[in-house]
Amino acid sequence: MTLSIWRYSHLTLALASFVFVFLATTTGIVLAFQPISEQLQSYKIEALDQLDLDQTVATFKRQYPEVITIEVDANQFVSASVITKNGTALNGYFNPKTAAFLGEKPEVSNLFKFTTNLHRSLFLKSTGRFLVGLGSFLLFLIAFSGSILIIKRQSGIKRFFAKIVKEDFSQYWHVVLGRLSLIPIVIITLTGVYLSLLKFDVITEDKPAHNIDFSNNAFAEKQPDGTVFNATTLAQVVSLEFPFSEDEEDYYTLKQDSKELLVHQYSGQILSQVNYPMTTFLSDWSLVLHTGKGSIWWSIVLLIACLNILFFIYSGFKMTIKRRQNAVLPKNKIAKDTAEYIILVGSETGSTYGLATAFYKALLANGQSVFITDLNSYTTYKNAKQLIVLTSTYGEGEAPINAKQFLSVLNTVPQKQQIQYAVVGFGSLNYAAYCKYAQLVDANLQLHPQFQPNLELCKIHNQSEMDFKKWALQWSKSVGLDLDVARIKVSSTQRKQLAFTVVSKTEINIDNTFVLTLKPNKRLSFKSGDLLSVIPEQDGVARLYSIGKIGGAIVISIKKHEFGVCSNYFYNLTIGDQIKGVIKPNPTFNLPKSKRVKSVVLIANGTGIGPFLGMMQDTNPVVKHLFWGGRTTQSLQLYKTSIDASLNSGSLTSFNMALSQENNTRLYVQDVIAKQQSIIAEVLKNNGVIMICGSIAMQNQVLDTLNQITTSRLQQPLSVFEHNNQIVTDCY
Ligand SMILES: Cc1cc2nc3c(=O)[nH]c(=O)nc-3n(C[C@H](O)[C@H](O)[C@H](O)COP(=O)(O)O)c2cc1C
Repeated sequence: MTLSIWRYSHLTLALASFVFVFLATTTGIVLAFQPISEQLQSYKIEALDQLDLDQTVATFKRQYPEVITIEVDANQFVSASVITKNGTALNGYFNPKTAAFLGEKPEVSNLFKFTTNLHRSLFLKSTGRFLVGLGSFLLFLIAFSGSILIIKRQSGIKRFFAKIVKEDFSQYWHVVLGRLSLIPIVIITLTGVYLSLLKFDVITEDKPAHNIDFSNNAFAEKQPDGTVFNATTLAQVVSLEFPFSEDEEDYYTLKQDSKELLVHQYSGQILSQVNYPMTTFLSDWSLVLHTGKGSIWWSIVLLIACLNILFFIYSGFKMTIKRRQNAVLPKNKIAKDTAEYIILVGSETGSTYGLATAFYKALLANGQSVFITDLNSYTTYKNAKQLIVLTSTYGEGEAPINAKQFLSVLNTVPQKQQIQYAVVGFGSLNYAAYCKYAQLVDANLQLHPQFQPNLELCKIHNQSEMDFKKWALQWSKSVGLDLDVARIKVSSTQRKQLAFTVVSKTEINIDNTFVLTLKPNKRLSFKSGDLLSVIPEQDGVARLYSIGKIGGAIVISIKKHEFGVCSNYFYNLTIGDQIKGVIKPNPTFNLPKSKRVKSVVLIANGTGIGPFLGMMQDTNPVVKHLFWGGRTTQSLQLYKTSIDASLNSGSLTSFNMALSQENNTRLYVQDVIAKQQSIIAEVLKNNGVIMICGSIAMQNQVLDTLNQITTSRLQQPLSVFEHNNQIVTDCY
């Protein structure tokens, strides 16, 4: 529950303050350029800390008959107001070493004036100032609730900066940039609030009054050395007001960061000193930190933080809209005690609701009595015959928010009749505890006397609609239904189907495998490792194939299964036939683009070599080592020409093969990898990447072998390289 309260608060605050935050941020972006543009002017005086105030005063007095003020601003520009020998007033920037006039203070541009007014008060005077202050406070609360969400998501404050799994662009960058700009945003918001409180006199700067006693004659004695001006450098000066007249009772007023001194104009003695209250110090710093005045670097940090806030607004709302689209389960048409089919859903952010709803509707369309609810609402179902649990996993293998109570009530709620069940886990292979909660639910149902499984637990990566449809097909057969799985659709943003022409198809080999080459009818940008999604008319279920790219054509290695709908569809194509499909980018399984990656190891078994057929011929200059496992020498024939050509041209550096049904020696790909430990260790040590494509069984064996190699050769478990994204897989 806690997570959703924080998420709800984060969202509510964002919605409530959207207009103010948006205006304050966009104007903040413009205003960040003001200190930058000021700093780029050439009035900056270096080494102010080496210039005595005493000397500066003397230099100015020599040059000008009357000096009114000298000021030093945050940009280290020295300005003064003087009367020249010919009686004209001169105001502007000066060189304190020579008292030479450098130039007039430039007018603040109208753009900055306008933007400052909008930023401070939205042109609504005090009301606007109040609203902006409130907006600033709300933004602070958004940053705070966002930090709590990150802590919860990362399972603890210690893991605040730990790696984030990238599942979704908006979500990933919202968290990554949120962490990086947290401190600047907290500073901007708190200083903004402070400045507003000052404006409304909630915080006051009560400076103590000076108290001078002129009856003390000692002041009149001249003491040119050892005075406060001697001991003060220009770097410590904010402003110096000169005495109004030569009258002995007129004095200098010297303002510094933390105090104000009245100094006798002849003796140089301190007549009075008042230290500023803490509030003055905080006000000065709030202004500097909020505006970036005087520091190009801080101004750039503020600028980046403002740009990030704009991105948070965009990505936050994008995530919300996506969640809202699937946020609710459909209203039940049939009472829980009447329904034969009960669907229980576990979901944290609503993604699973999409497929669950589609499944519910497909069952209704099939004429079945169905009841759908969340796992926490589990209760008795008098007429239930089938229970279907569809649940995601969160945290580190934990239950999603609406399923947290399910396991504790499962054994306390009595079901009168026997019920068959099936569990589908929704998760991500990027997490170590892949679909762990679904596993736990399945294990508990297995132990429950009232429930009998009718299918094994099915795990679904990344809400794959295709895998869910496959499961739905299997499940409907197991319960004797003829479900129209083509109805199970959630993706609202279906990519446009494109046409491809079959340009070649090899003979089928002894493993029932063949290679199909398709040419896109229109120019198309894609890479080896991307996926081709094809929907055969026969069952309307999309299949995904990992593809290689050779000279602009798509190469797919396909195993023909006796009853495989799609593999037979492909097998029955002839040259010149047109097919429709969608290319889905799969950036995590393309050849790495980073210049840091100098070498890759490509590991496949069987038809998993498909994407590598393109990669090994790719002109990308990385060193490529290919390991492939097949059954017999004849299995290799399909790919031999490509492999030999790549080895000859040098685009493939080495090739190692394992044959499992040749010469009575059962050699698998992990066995040849174990013999070539140095290649693996060398590649991983030098930031290289290992890419694995093929069966899940092969992947598991290979990962074990790789773990042994990294542990013995690099003294690190494989998980270290997995976290560095040096191990990428596309297995099925
Ligand atoms: C913070 C976080 C933690 C996650 N932890 C796991 C996990 O431990 N195991 C897993 O298989 N998936 C994990 N996932 C992936 C989700 O289960 C997956 O995205 C799922 O599709 C979400 O469905 P839902 O929106 O219906 O909850 C996690 C996702 C996030 C954002």
